[in-house]
Formats: sequence, C-alpha cells, structure tokens
Amino acid sequence: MNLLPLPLAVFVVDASGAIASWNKACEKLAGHTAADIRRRRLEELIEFDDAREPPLTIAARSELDSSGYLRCADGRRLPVRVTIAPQSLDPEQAGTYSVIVIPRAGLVPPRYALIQDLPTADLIEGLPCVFYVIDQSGHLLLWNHQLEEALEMTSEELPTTNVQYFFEEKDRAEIVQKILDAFDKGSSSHEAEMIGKLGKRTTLLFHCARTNLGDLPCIFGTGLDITARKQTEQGLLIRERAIYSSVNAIVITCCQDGEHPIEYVNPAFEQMTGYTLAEIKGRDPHFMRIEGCDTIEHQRIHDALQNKQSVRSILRNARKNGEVFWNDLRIDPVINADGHVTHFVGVINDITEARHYERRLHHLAHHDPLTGLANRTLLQDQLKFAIDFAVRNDALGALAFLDLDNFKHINDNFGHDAGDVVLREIAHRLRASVRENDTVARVGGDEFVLVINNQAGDEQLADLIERIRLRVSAPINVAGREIVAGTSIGVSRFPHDGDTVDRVMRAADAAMYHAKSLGKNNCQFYSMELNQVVHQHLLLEASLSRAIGNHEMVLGYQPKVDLRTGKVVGAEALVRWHHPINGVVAPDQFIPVAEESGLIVPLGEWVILEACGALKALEALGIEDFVISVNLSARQLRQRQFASQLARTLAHAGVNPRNLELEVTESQLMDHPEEAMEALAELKALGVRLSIDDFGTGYSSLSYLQKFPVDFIKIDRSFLGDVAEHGHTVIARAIIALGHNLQMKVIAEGVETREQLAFLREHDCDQMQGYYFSPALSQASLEELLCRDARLPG
Ligand SMILES: Nc1nc2c(ncn2[C@@H]2O[C@H](COP(=O)(O)O[C@H]3[C@@H](O)[C@H](n4cnc5c(=O)[nH]c(N)nc54)O[C@@H]3COP(=O)(O)O)[C@@H](O)[C@H]2O)c(=O)[nH]1
Repeated sequence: MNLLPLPLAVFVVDASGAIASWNKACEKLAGHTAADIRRRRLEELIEFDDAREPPLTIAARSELDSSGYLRCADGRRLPVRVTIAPQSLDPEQAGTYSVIVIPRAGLVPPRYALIQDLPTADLIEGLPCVFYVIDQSGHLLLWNHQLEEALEMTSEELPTTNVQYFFEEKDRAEIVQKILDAFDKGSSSHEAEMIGKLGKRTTLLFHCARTNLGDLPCIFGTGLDITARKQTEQGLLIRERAIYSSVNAIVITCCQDGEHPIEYVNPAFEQMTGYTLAEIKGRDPHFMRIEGCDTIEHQRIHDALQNKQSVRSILRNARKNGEVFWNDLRIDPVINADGHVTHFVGVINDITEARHYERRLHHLAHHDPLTGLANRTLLQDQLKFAIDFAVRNDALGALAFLDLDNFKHINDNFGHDAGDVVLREIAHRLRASVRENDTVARVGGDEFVLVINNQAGDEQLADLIERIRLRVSAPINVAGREIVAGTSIGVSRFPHDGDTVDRVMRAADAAMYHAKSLGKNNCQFYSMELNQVVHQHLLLEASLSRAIGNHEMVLGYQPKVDLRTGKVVGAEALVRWHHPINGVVAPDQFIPVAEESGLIVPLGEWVILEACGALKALEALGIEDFVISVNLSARQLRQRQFASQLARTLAHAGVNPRNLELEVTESQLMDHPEEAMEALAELKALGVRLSIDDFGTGYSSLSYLQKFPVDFIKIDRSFLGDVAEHGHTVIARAIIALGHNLQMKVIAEGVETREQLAFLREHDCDQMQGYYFSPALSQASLEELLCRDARLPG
C-alpha cells in the first residue's frame, strides 16, 4: 500500500498484529525501512508498558490508550504513545488496524521536519486562494492559477506587468507601500480590490511575508477572496443603516428560554417612546403595556411568540411620560441556520394621530355638528341594536319622533343664531331627560328622535314622553327673550309595533304626523288604526305615481269674474283625479301625498301643459285675453330650472305668458322670503302673472309684501264667512285696502252668497270666484260659458 507522506508515524497491522505497511514518517522515526519491517509483529517493534503474556489481541488493544517504547533500528528505545484503531468503522469488517505512534513529550519532531515531502506545486495550485511571489521591482516570480483567473490574464502576460497595475489607480500607492512594508518589516496584510483585465473585481485579503529565492530577496503571500463576505458586510451595513434611520420604531429582542429581553432599539423607537436603549436594554418590551388595556391583543402576541410565529396587532402602550399611544405593531421571528428562532424583530408604527383622526371622522360621520347628538346613521345602528335587544330579552323599547311646531317662525322672527341656540338647548334637555344608554338623535332641521330602552310598561313610557314634551315646551331664554318651541311627538314601541328599523321608524313617523294633524304640541302613540291610515297613504302614493301616465287626471276650471263688469275674465285650474276604482279623489286627499313624495313636480308640469292646451283651444274660439291660473307647489317653486322650463313650455305651446297666472300661497312665500323673491322675479321676467293665494292665513311681512312682484292677492275664503256679522269682514276689508295700496288687484275666493258678493262690490274688490257664480267646470263647459258670454248679474 502506498501511503501519502504524513508527518505522523502510522503503519497498518492485520488482526494478528503482523505489520502490513510502513510509512515514511515511521522510517524517519524508527530507522527501519518498509522492507525490513514487513511481516514483523507489533510486540517486536513496541514494548508496551502494560505488556502481558499472552499478549493482548490487537482488537483488545484498540480499546485502550497504550504507551511503551519504540525499538529503533539503531538500538534506541523511544518512549511513545500508541493509538490503535480499526481501519473500517464497520465492526463486521474488522481485519486491519492503523497504529499511530506519537513520540512522548519532548520527542515530537520539529514542525517542518517533513516539509520536503510535501508536493509544493500541487499544494500551491490546490490552495483555496491566490498565491504569489514578488521581487523587489514589484514583478511576479511565481503565482498560482487562481491569480490568473482573478486577473483574467495568461501566464505570459502576468510577469511583465508591475503588480500595482492590478489595482485601481487610487489604491496603487497603498499597495506599493504594503509591499515595501513586507520587505522592510518582514510581513504585511491588507485588503484591496483587484481589477481583472476584463473588468472583473475581486476583493482580496492579502497576507505576505519576506523571503529569499536563492540570493534574491522577495515576498510571497496569499490573497483570500473576500468579495462575497464584503458584499454581505456591505449589505448588512446598509440594512443596519436602514434600521437606524427608519421612521418606524424597531425593537429587537432575544429569544431566551421563553424570555424576550430587548437587545436593540433604533432612534425612532427612542423618540417614539421616550426610552433610550441604555435604559431598557435587557428588559421585556412588556414594560410599556398599560395594565388592563388591550388584554386580548397582548394575549395574541404572547401566544404568537410562544409558537415562534409572526404577529400583527394594533394596541395601546404608554410612553415614558405616561402618554398613551396607539401602536400598529408587527413582530417577526429571526431564524438561524439551524432553524432555531434566536430573535424577534418588532416594527412599531405610531398611529395615534391617524386613530384620533379616524375617531374624529367617525364622530363627524355619526353625529350632528350643531348639537353633538347622534345623526340618522348612528340612530339607525342604535335602533337596530335596541330592537334586537328587546326581541331577545322580551323587553319594551320605544322610538319617539319629535318635530318642533314653530321652528320656522322662530328662525324667521328671531334669526338663525337664535334658532341654533334653541336647537342646542332642546338637544340638552332631551339628553338630560333620558338614560345614558338611550339614544338622542337630530335627523332634520327641527326633528329629533329618541330611542328609549328597557321601559317597565306603557304607562311609565307615556309618563316619560309627557315629561319630555313639557320639558321641551318650557320657555327658552335666548339673549334675554323667552322663546317657546312646542313639539309634536309620535311614539312607536318595539317589538310591539314592529321588529325592524324600517317598521318601527315608519310607525313613529305616522304617529308624529297624526299628532301634528291633531293640532300640534301633543303626543300620539302608534296604533293599528293609524297603521291603516299609513297603509292607505302608501297605497295612494303608489297609485298616484301611475295616475298621470294612465290619463286619470283631469283639470276643472273655476271661472273668475270681474266684479265691475260681471264678465268672466279668467279661471283657476283645479286638478281632479278620476281613480279607476275609487272614483273622483279630491285634491285635498292626494295633493299632500304628492307634495310629500315629490310627485307634485311631474303633476304640476302636467297641469301647466294642460292649462296651455285649454288656452290654445280658447284662442282658437277667438277668446284671447283670458287668463288661466294654476296652483304652484312649494317644491315646484324651489326647482332651480323652473322658470326656464316654464319659458320653454309656453314657447312650445305658443301661449302668450300674460295669459297664464301662477298662484303661490302666502306661507310658501314667507317660509323663505329671500329665495321666493328671487324665484318670483325670474317668473315675472317671463311675463306671466303672479298671485298670492290664501292671503291672510300666514304671517306676512309687509316689507317683503311690497317687494314681491305680484299682480293679485287672493282673500282666503275663511275671511268672508258670515258678512252679516261685522267682525268677520274686518280682515277682508283690510286685505282689499292693503292690496290696493300696494298696487295689486284683489280677488275673493269661496264666494257663496249674495251678501258676500254685495260686500265685495261695496268694498271695491276687483274679482271673485266661488260657487255663487260657478264651481270648477270641465273645459267644454267653460268654453260654452265663455262663448255665450255668461255674466255675473249686477
Ligand atoms: N299644487 C296644486 N294644488 C292644487 C291643484 N288643484 C287643486 N289644488 C289645491 O287643492 C286644494 C283643494 O282644491 P279643491 O278641492 O279643488 O278646492 C278648490 C275649490 O274647489 C274650492 N272652492 C272654490 N269655490 C268654493 C266655494 O265657493 N266654497 C268652497 N267651500 N270651496 C270652494 O276651493 C279650492 C281652491 O282653493 P285655492 O287653491 O286656495 O283657490 C286647494 O288648496 C287647491 O289649491 C293643482 O293643480 N296644483
């Protein structure tokens, strides 16, 4: 067997102890040649200290650490330690054993004694690094192929280039200095980046030492490729910098026997929490938690850390100054090469401001800015919650709708600031009237809603509502003035009157309208009968929306008569609904439903079109100076494009605007006088006539009245009453005088008796309409009346 030269004396014996091989180191140590020693027995060569008869088997010796004397060829007895080991790890294949002979202390051969046996060229080529020998001129004398590869040069090119040119210009002076240092001081080390002929860059850690080749002083050395390590280091440096500079707080904890002591925190953490690294190093980040706060989140984090998993959590902690802050925290485990979690990295984003902003937004989205009460959105949520609670717990809850009876009047007379004070005071009184877990909401200008939970019974509930009504109706002091805001209240109970938000709200709404219709400032509870009314209302709304398209609407025309000449000078168009099942439905029944649902807009458009058609028909009969008036709803008047659309309709129908009159009620105008003034001015500019209907029933402001561009005021029929009684006519007389003083004409409506007519003539009223002369007529009857020039008798 041909053994490689080894610095140790090792030989092989078979199981019987006969020597099978003998290496060079053995030869050197013992002086026996391989040929001499072959087949000799172990005991002949080594005198064991524990020698016995019969000698121990080789297998038995392999279990022991033995010592003894090596019998050398020159007769010396060299003290040695002997280690015997089977050559195969498989016990079944025991056969040959290696015997390692190590001279005892003081007799170990010098370190380099065997160096001449080494295959130097192979060794240099096999080095895992660059090898070089450089002379004093800086030229290579010797090198390995690793250097050729790093420099991308051939062995012909290398010796002709001074080594400093293997580096970038900026590094060359240092390289030269390091070489000189090695010559001067015996050795030197440095890191440098070597540049290949084709641009390849290799970072090397050079170690070189001075030596002589023959008489030639030179240095030789190695260069270990540390490019990858450098890149790793650079990457780590960048990452470290990123952690250091991160605006997010970063905390690194160790993972030690279930403990998580802080190892590092970045400056952002220090700034966010107020704690420095020095203060908290070694502590568990738990110390920042607030006792009893976000316990579920803390438990989640604890569980994740126990299971060595990532976790994300939003929770509150305390800064050093005690301030609470919201953390958006993400924790990830750091796993080492063995797959063990050694650390956790926590990244904290301070979301305190965002949280507060979110809360503010949430509050704004769910509350009324003027009173701070819940708005409709929050009300619906709370009501749903309350209904579900009542259903589950067999409890009684109530919903109360409150509508202030004269809020418009308050605004108009005392100003909007006073109106706001009133609303805030009422909000305060309502809040103070119910329990903490009840809801008080403002859902419209002057509409409030209460969700009252857990009432003992109807009687107690009724008492509570009455107390609330009285409290709201008590005078409110605004800047030294006493203002009284009466309220109509509608109440529904749940789950008795409904078990959904929609049903309970509709029921309370219906009850509230009922309260209003009963004369205001009272409270009504929802009942089944009321339900019937609401149901009818809904049915009416549904069929009304189909009525126009189904040609169920018809216009009647009530003649208007000039009181001086007795001539019929105009007519008021009054809509009638010919319901296919219910017969004729009076406007009093369906106009309010149309107003509420918005259907009044298409209905009003139809009325105008129809009236234009009638005017054209009269024109065709040669009746050209006739005026038809139509009633305008508040919604129509408020429509932005109403005037321009009317202009288009008139132009399209070919009707002269002065033949059309628009009747607007006094209260419509006075509710929002400024807006009304604008709308009337636009209409007046078209050339149509304007009149104020039901005059005397509202609160007119004289200053506005004289500015409205109207042609007629219409005395409400309630002021004619019994003209025989002097007191009844005072207002009618005053209205006639007022109208004339304001350069307006005056028409009296609802004239039914000869006495009324006489009164009107006596007081110089301009026109009349009423059953005394004629009820509303069909278009054909009106045409017939006009063609025969029927007149009011003198
Ligand atoms: N927005 C619209 N409103 C309309 C329209 N058509 C009618 N209406 C309004 O409905 C209310 C009720 O109207 P109606 O039942 O037609 O009653 C009118 C007359 O029939 C009635 N009248 C006429 N003369 C007399 C009378 O001598 N005595 C008496 N008791 N009633 C009489 O008065 C009503 C007309 O009132 P007014 O409009 O105030 O002039 C009513 O408010 C109508 O305005 C429509 O198309 N659009």
